[in-house]
Amino acid sequence: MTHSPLPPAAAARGESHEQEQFLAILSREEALARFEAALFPRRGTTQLRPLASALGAALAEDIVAPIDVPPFDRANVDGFAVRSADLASAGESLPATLSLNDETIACGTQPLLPVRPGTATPIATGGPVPRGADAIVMVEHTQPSDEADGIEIRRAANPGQFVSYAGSDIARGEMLLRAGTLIGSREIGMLAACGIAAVPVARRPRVAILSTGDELVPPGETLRPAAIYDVNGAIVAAAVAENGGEPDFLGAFPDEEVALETAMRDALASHDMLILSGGTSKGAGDVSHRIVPRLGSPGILAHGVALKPGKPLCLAVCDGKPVVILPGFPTSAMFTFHDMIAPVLRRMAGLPPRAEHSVEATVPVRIGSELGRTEFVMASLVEGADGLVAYPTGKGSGAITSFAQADGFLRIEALADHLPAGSRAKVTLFTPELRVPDLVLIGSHCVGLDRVVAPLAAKGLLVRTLAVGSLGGLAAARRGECDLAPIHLFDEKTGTYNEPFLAPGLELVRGWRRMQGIVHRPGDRRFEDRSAEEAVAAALADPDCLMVNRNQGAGTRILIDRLLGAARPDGYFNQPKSHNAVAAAVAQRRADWGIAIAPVAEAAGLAFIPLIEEHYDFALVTARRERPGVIAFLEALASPESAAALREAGFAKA
Ligand SMILES: Nc1nc2c(c(=O)[nH]1)N[C@H]1C(S)=C(S)[C@@H](COP(=O)(O)OP(=O)(O)OC[C@H]3O[C@@H](n4cnc5c(N)ncnc54)[C@H](O)[C@@H]3O)O[C@H]1N2
Ligand code: MOO
Repeated sequence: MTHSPLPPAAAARGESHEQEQFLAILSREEALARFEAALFPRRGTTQLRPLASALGAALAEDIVAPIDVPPFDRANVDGFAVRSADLASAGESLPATLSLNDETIACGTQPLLPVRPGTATPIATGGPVPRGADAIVMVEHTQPSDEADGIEIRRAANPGQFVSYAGSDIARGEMLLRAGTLIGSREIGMLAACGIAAVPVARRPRVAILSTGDELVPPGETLRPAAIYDVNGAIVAAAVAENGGEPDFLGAFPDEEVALETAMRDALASHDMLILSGGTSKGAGDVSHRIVPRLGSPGILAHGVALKPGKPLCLAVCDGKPVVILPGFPTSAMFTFHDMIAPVLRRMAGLPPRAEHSVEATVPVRIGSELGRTEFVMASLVEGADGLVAYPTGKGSGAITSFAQADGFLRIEALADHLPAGSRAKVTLFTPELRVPDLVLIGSHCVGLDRVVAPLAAKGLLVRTLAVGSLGGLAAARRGECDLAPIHLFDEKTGTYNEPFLAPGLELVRGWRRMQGIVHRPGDRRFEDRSAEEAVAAALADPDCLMVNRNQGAGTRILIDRLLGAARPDGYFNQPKSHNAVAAAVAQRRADWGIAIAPVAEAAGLAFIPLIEEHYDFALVTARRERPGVIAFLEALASPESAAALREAGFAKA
């Protein structure tokens, strides 16, 4: 990441600023058109692949059935092959008696004797129907007759009864599978039934994937300070495989031009496509886009697209091979991959374009948007009182969950600067079918909640929790967009939690309590062995002592302001939005104290001075009380198992 402006001293010396701007931002459509024009049409390579390894490949040619399936008229039941005409007048009081031919047709046995009028041949399920027979009678509908070698049948048989005729499943000459079909287990079954041992498939494009950035650590290793795990390597590799490519993840590389150029050249020589991520901005340390033009012509076709997320996307073609630099932010990388790269990869892999599925939904809140960029907003869908409601999952392009927890996305045109609350929008789904959640909780999130809903998920219920804060949750509950709103709101007037905030149509369901307190690093003498009041007094007395606050509107913030009175100590304006962020700031020495809940303090290895128990309850939408998901939740909440799980996680059941 090198968007760093020059330090003031360098600027004062008049040194030039190395940050180039995105000079030629293209529209999404123009960028895609240039990319595709430089790549297509192209000759794909076809290979004959044995059936056993054809799974996931795309058929390169139409396949016509070479034989009939079944290849002969086949018995569908265990019983006797008969002539239906012999049984035309058979009934309860008038049994037909047939004599048995001297053979038994097992599976794989070629019949030798015809079934002549007045006779029957024993046959197994799957056996070929003998000449003369036109129906099968189930063994349980027959009785041995008094005569030796004969059977009695007391019901008529329709012609063709329990017979599968040759070619009735697949007829010789029929179009079995079309070119472009993705081969799955069902397709493999059809091919095997026709005796086809190998199929022509488009050779999967081999895609080399590189992550770039000095800060990246592979999952599985220990994080060093200021480092993060490489997310893009894993998601791009998976998304390549999902779209017909053969991913080859080559690792994360530091922003070192010489080494990176060698890696990129080697990768391109041995693969059909190269995808990098990170460092696409035009900063001094962002080197990959400087290397791309040296790899072949025509080189870079688009660098900077009026798209959000995804502005810094870089698209290039080097001597016929696509080279792509995805933005570093994981949601930007994933979104641009799916929107702009997957269509090209699928075409190279011989796959048809992905079918687009969408639904109409109401947007419950105003969504701001950047003028001049087509903006795609990831959204989570829930069932409201009047149809689907699309909640933006937006935690920004840098958040992995923005994309991963969304059902789809909606589009805000480049010329709009926002989408008003209450708008109707088309939501393009990530999966062909939308599964609406069985239980929706919108409001404040608590790790205890995960424990309580865990058994519901294990029972197959789809539970969706959207963290929008207590007040956002109450608003959603009033609009009937959720079943329950988890809240923890302190009412100063009454000195109680939650109850005073309920609107008509909502009722309170008691949840649990969370001890809140001062968190500090163990061994900090300013706080050790003091009461909360003494600790705050000690913090205020030390000018070097830095606090971390909470956001306006948080229940914890009210508590902090009451503790501080008129004091505004250093760090007061550092106002993160969660208990975890407070604990991380103190643990990493970016602050010395703050207020968080006990389980979070414990998980971060911090010392804790208890202050007050916060009540975490649920505003239940009364009209939704009888829904199966709600009933299951209320049962789970009341169960001894959830009480035990909450205790174990550090919470006290209300
Ligand atoms: N002054 C400006 N700053 C930024 C601009 C801008 O126009 N002017 N654009 C922003 C936009 S939009 C995006 S998107 C990002 C993308 O920048 P880069 O593509 O150069 O990516 P980096 O700077 O390398 O990284 C951004 C971010 O993502 C993290 N990252 C990178 N690779 C990975 C990976 N493999 N796995 C997980 N996370 C990764 C990286 O650590 C950074 O946090 O720039 C904005 N800034
Ligand atoms: O384009 Mo960036 O992807 O806005 O976040």
